[in-house]
Amino acid sequence: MAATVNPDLKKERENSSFDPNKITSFLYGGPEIVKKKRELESLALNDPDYQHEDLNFMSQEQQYETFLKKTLLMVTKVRELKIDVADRHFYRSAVIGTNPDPLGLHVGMFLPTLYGQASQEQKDKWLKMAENFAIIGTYAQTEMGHGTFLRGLETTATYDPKTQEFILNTPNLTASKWWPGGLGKTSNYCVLMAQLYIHGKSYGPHPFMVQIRSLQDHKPLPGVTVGDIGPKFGYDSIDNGFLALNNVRIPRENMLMKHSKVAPDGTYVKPPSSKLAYGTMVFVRATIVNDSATALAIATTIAIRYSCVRRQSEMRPGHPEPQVLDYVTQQYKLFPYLAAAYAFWLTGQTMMSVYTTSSSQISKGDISVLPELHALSAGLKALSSWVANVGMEECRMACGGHGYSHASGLPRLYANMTPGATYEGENTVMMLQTARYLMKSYNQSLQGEKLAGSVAYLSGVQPVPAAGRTRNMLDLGVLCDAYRHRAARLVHEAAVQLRNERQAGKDQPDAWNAASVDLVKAAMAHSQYFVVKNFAERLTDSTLDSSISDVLTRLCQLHALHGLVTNSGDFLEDGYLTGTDVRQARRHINALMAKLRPDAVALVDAFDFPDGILNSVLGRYDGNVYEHLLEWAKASPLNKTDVHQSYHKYLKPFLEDNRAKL
Ligand SMILES: CCCCCCC/C=C/C(=O)SCCNC(=O)CCNC(=O)[C@H](O)C(C)(C)COP(=O)(O)OP(=O)(O)OC[C@H]1O[C@@H](n2cnc3c(N)ncnc32)[C@H](O)[C@@H]1OP(=O)(O)O
Ligand SMILES: Cc1cc2nc3c(=O)[nH]c(=O)nc-3n(C[C@H](O)[C@H](O)[C@H](O)COP(=O)(O)OP(=O)(O)OC[C@H]3O[C@@H](n4cnc5c(N)ncnc54)[C@H](O)[C@@H]3O)c2cc1C
Repeated sequence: MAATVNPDLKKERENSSFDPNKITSFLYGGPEIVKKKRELESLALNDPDYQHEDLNFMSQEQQYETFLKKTLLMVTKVRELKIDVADRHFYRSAVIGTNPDPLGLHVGMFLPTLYGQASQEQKDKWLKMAENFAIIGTYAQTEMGHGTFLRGLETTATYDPKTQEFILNTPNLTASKWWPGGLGKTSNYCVLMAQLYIHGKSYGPHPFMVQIRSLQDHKPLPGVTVGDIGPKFGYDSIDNGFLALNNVRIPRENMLMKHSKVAPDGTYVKPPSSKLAYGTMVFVRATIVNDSATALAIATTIAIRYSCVRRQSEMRPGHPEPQVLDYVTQQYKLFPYLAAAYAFWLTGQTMMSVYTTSSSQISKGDISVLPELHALSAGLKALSSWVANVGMEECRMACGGHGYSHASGLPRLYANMTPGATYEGENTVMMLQTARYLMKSYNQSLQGEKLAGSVAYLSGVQPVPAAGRTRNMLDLGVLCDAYRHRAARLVHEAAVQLRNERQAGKDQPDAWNAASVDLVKAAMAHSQYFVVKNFAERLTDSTLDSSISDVLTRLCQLHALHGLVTNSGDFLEDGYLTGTDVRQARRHINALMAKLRPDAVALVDAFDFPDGILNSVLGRYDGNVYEHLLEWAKASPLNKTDVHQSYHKYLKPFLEDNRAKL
């Protein structure tokens, strides 16, 4: 095995224009945090207790078992090592990589739901147990028949004032809970979303704390049917489950009552907004923007490093084969996603800070920020996870044949990250939620109201194109203006279409459906404007080292220009940009890619993923791809013996029979 770094990668690192550590610091929030991150990662990655066979060589059952063992051990070690709550994610991602784990929903949704939906009394009762993993819970909302349409959930929680209990039922097959992570085999509790009924009246979906398995022998409690939903496209290290309930009784106190309440006599106390019950989803949507950035950062790290090691074809007859990253078409496949990884990384940080500020306002009783928070998180979740999906697959294909092997790490990355486009709100549905808010805001602006927050720009909607003039298409101000104009125009166009459909005689739901392609387009444009503007604003940070602000500016320009060229019709349609502008933009993209080429490896190194998290033979830091490809293949179960036992069972008699017939 080669101990040195591949010479091509070594040269790339020597030739870069900046020190990647400076960008790492910028991305993670300072050198101290990076130091902590590296310490924790190294602790986890070098811990022999976490080592196991490659997941790609395991069955679904083995993957679940391995991950259960590993995550339980992790919980114990985090406690022993006294790792700060704020730093735990560094340790955790080194232990599990990008694989989901059976406690993921406990930490990611069950606990946040208790924090956000339980009254103080309920927190006192359950939080200590949940935080210390004395009980394990999940978030059980989606049903076999309904995921998107929450108001259509069929699970019922019927209040019985005589016993002061709720009676829980999944009244038919399609009402069975289906998908919740960790529900199948791991959890003994769940937060159950069910339709609240009191005295025969429905009050809509509410969260309930429900014990589903015995704390003694882990068997399902009476009236509970629970199990795993079987192998999936990915996510095999976690037990997504089903759950059916038949007249299961829980005490009145088990309805999570921070926002709405049911008194012993059945009196219902309304929450300030019924949507407060959806709070955990909004939180997770905000985190999906970060996940999408991570997915793209990992995928581009693998593909860009490999593209420097991989040499193929002859650019000039008789000359050495070039690194495939020198093909401009290869750069055009990868660099826009590298830029997108940076763009979403920074957007994710902003989204989390908007989330934190808004939640603190909400907890003080100011729910006016809820619609903006919902619309922004829904749109950014959808945009980022869609781009990540396409980007991960582009990176895989850019690795040629080896990209198709699990050795590349890309198929597993894709399978584990692609559901971000579906869970926590299917992306089209989320974009339509953003569009709803845009339509409302736009109409308010037409009535002279001043808008605030991410939609403030709609107040100045100018359907009339700006006068034609020559623009510097590299100027970030010009680019932000163009994105703003496009978003405002598409919001206006969608509103006009909606109005026209109404005027043509359609009722509101039909008009909405008829205009929905344009509505999604408007929401997409709004979200893209937010991302571009946010990237540009982060570059105005006066503390940014000039050696890195140059290269980050190029990435920002590339991100904005690539989106502009890809969607050029939107910018050209009303004459806001001219053909000359778009031609100029295309030329700038080529020039930017040439400038970014020497820094490409340093830019992915700056994401600072250790090999243990990348989990990719192609993306290794040392670039020693080929020897490790062979080593990896040799570890495959099929290679445990030179002659596989199936030879004796099937192949031998088959061949012998055929030979005998000659
Ligand atoms: C790190 C953790 C681990 C990660 C792994 C994650 C594993 C995955 C877990 C899950 O997937 S959990 C299940 C997630 N499920 C969903 O996300 C369901 C998606 N559906 C919905 O959110 C809603 O039903 C909907 C589609 C948004 C609502 O549609 P509808 O319009 O029918 O809703 P109403 O309920 O009537 O809404 C009326 C009104 O309220 C607004 N609104 C809706 N949701 C919210 C919200 N969360 N916050 C604030 N406001 C909300 C909606 O836009 C309407 O507004 P108006 O237009 O009337 O003003
Ligand atoms: C890996 C994974 C993990 C999950 N984990 C959990 C979990 O822990 N807990 C949990 O409760 N759930 C979980 N889910 C479920 C998930 O939240 C839902 O699958 C998701 O919300 C989408 O809902 P759906 O399946 O009903 O899709 P559907 O709504 O059936 O979507 C099907 C199609 O219909 C379209 N569509 C639906 N409604 C509309 C509309 N109004 N307008 C236009 N188009 C529409 C969609 O765009 C989509 O193209 C998980 C799912 C996956 C894949």
